[in-house]
Parts: sequence; structure tokens; C-alpha cells
Amino acid sequence: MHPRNPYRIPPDFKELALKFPEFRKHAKQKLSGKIEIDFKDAAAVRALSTVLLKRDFNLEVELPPDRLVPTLPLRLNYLLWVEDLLQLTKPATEQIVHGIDIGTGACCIYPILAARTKGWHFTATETDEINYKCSLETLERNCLQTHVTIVKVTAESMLNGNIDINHQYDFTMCNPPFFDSDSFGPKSRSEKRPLPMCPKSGGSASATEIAVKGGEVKFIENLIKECHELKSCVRLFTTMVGHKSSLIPIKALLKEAGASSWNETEFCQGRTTRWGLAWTFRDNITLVSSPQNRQKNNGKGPPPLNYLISRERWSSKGDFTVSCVLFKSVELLNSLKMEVRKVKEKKDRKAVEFIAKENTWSNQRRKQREEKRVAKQVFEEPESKKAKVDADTPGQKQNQNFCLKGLILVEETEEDLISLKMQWIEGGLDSDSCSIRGMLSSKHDTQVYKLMFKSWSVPQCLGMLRRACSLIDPTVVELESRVIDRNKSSLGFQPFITGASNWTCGKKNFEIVKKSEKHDSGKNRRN
Ligand SMILES: C[S@@+](CC[C@H](N)C(=O)[O-])C[C@H]1O[C@@H](n2cnc3c(N)ncnc32)[C@H](O)[C@@H]1O
Repeated sequence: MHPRNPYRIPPDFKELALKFPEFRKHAKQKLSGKIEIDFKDAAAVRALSTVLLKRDFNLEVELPPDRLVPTLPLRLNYLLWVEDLLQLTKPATEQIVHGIDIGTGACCIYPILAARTKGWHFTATETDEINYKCSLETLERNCLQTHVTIVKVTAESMLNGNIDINHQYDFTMCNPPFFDSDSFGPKSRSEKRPLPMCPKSGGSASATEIAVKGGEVKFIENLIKECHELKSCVRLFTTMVGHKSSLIPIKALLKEAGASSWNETEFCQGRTTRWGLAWTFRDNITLVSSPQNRQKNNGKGPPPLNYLISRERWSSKGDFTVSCVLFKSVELLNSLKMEVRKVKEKKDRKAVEFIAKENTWSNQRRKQREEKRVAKQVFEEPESKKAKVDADTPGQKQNQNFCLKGLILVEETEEDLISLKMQWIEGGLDSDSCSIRGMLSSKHDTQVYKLMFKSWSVPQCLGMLRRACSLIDPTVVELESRVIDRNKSSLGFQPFITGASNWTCGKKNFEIVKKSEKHDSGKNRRN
């Protein structure tokens, strides 16, 4: 998720169910007391988006039952990326932002979010009569007609004839129909899932919203064909891409059309990944990656680490409560000299953000040796030499600008389990920070964790977070995580059952070893 996306901390369904009866109808309580919704049920997802828009953005929206429901984390990821691109490409002297949204949908989701939160102006187009009318109503209901204009268009044109060519627009955005209408929908009773992919969840979208002849590649090709002509009135063109396989043909089309530069990103939210492509035909603009993406691994950062802590194994550590688990975690972060800030306070759900200004966790053993040596010198060496020793302490100079931000979220899941989630937010991905070989050597009781990265550089924070967790290891019964090698395929390791211990997960570039006294090896080996 984008670091500024407010849904990095998922919404509290219990709170929503208590506050909004329209959401409560769809909320289900698990035996543990946890509130959930069925994400395959379009009505439940519709209720969720509607109440979040109301609660978090003061937007009143009525979504029609037979149209696509916009999910907010993805929509915000796209808007925030556009905002990053504008920061890099729009002259600071230009105050007003004016964008174009192609295919705005049933509630013109991008324009209303951007108008409400950023004061941006939009021209939005739509072919579908129901979506067009609903979007107009949405604008009226929220008094946003001053900022957003909706144009009813025909499917033949993407931009030509739909916008004012004498006006200057900062960008276009588009969430195109991803699927190819020729291969969409079951062909026979026996064929459940046609090729190419159709949406996994039920959804309520109409066929014309999500499928088009030729699929998204053809749709975006049509857009690219029109862009060149419009380069003087549009600074940046962007689109979302639904299938990774579409990126290569689309980039080839951009090259062919003479785009002067382009940039891509990944939008990750939960289990869904989408992509963003931005391009320009203006020679004076170079589309470098957004600050977030300039860091390694495409801005995605390491995936969250999820730990389940059992009552049984926590017993020696104090009260088995969310507060106590968070307190212990904060103690660890403090011992690593991190700044800690509370971001969420509830009895059963607490979160803190942490910021590391320097790398305090690398080379722990070397540092301890160094400390001992310095301590010894305090007694043995003259003053002049002591000063030199202090100045030469390794690892300090290179970390002056190091900054890593992350989030720890602790919540009750079931009666005897508390989940601890650690999430990367930003930073800590530069090459200095990635020298993490051996960083994770941490002892606790009889367990030794060792994480070694050979030529593959993994964001340092992953190691730091894992180290912090390994310190409270006796409580960890299950660890679920995934590491993705950006250049190759997934190097999954999931889940680790700590009880099994002493396992190795080996790959050419990556090795993770966990040792413990009495267990057999290779039980959890995955290649
Ligand atoms: C996948 S939906 C996206 C809706 C909305 N932007 C969102 O993100 O939720 C695609 C939308 O584009 C509209 N559409 C399809 N072809 C279009 C075209 N040529 N011009 C404008 N809108 C189009 C569809 O009716 C549909 O509402």
C-alpha cells in the first residue's frame, strides 16, 4: 500500500457495524467475536465502500446494485501515485490541478475522492447511462459540481471530442475494462471459469464495465493512439492495468507511438495487485519513478509479517492482553533506539508506528565486541586514543541519514490468540541499508535465528522486524510470511511453524535457517 494510504491500517469492522446499521446487516461475528464480511458478496462490499466514504471522506454515495463497486484502498493507491507523479512533473507555481478520468463509473470515485481530499478539478467521461446518471447525482449530493464535470461519451472515442483542447490538463487516469468480451462469461454449463481470467469474486459489475472487445490492451491502445495529438493540452497520461501480462504489449505500443518517457508502478492491496502506467509525449518531462518507487523493489516493500501469539506460550511474560504484547514490542523497539508513536488505541486493537533514524540492529555481535573493547580501553588507554576509538566506531557514519518507518498492529483474533502484524511503510531500502548479511543473529532461550542473504538484497526492515519478533519468539506459534524475489518468481516460505524448528529454506540467492535444539531438519523445506 502507498505510505499515505489511510487503509494501511485496515478498518475496524466492529466499529463500523456498531456505527452503521447498513453495514451491520452484512457483518458476521465469528466464534472468537471477530467481525467479518464476505468479500465475495457484492452487497457487503458495496456497504463497506459506502460507509467508509461517509465516515472517512464525508462523501454520501449511493451505488446501484448492478454496477461495479469501487474498493477504496486500490482507488486511493492510484490517486496517491498520480499525486507523487505531479509533484515531480508539475511546476510548483501552478496551483490548480485538473485531471481527466476516462470511464468514471457509478459514483465517479476518483474525482470525488480527489476533489474532497485535495481540491482537484476533474473532467470525467462515461459511456454507460446508469453510471453517468448516478455519477451526476453523486456530485449533486456532495456539492462537488464546482470541481467535477461529467461528460456522456460514446465508446468510439477515448478523449477526442470529449475534452476542451484549449484547456491545460495535468493528467488523465483510467481504470479500463480489464477483460476481453470475446472470451468473457461461461461458454457452457460445464465450463466454470473461462479463459482468459474473469473476476474471482462474485462482484456486481455489468459486462460493459469490466469487459471490452480486445480487453484492456486494445482499450489502452485506442487511448495511446489519441494521446499524441493531445500532447499540447495534456501533460501526463496514466492508466491502471489489470493483468501483468498486458504491461509488455502496452509498453511496446507506447514506444511505437513515440512517448518520450514512461513509468510503471504496482498497486498492492491485500491479495489484489494491479499496475499503473504513466507516459508523456513532452520532451521536457522525464518520468522518473515516484519517490516511493525509487527505492528498491518497486515501492512495494517487504510483505507484512504476521505472527500469532498463543496464551499458553505467553504465560511467562505477563498478562495475555493486546496492551501487554504491544508494550513488550515497544520495549524492543525502544531498545533498538527507535521512535515510537501511537496511531490506534482500542482495547482489543492497538498500533504503533516506529521510525529508525539509524541502523541499530546490524552487526550486533561486532558491536558488542566493539563496546567491550571500548570499555576496556576506558581503563587502559590514554585520552587521545579513546577519542580515536569513538570516532572510528564502525557503521555509524554510513547510517547518518538512514530512516525506516514501519507499523506494528496488535489485535485479538481468537480467544487464545493475539496477532502481531509488522508492516513496512517507507524507507530503509537503499543499498547501504541492504547490507544485512548476518544481521538477524539473535539469541533467545535455546533458539537461534539466522537469516542470511547472499547476492539477493532484501530490504533491511524485513530483517529488523523479524529480529524484533524473534526476541519474543517463545510466544510465537505460527509465522506466516512471503518473500518475493522481484527478478524471478516467488520464493515463498509460508507458513513457518516454529514448533517444527531447524529448517532450511534454500534458493540460489536466498537462505533462511532457523536452529533449535531438538528438532529434525528439512521438515519445512520449500524450494
Ligand atoms: C472498470 S470500470 C471503472 C469505473 C471507475 N472508474 C472505478 O474505478 O471504479 C470502467 C468504466 O469505463 C466505462 N467505459 C467503457 N468504455 C468507455 C469509453 N470509451 N469512454 C468512457 N468510459 C468508458 C464503463 O462504462 C465503466 O464504467
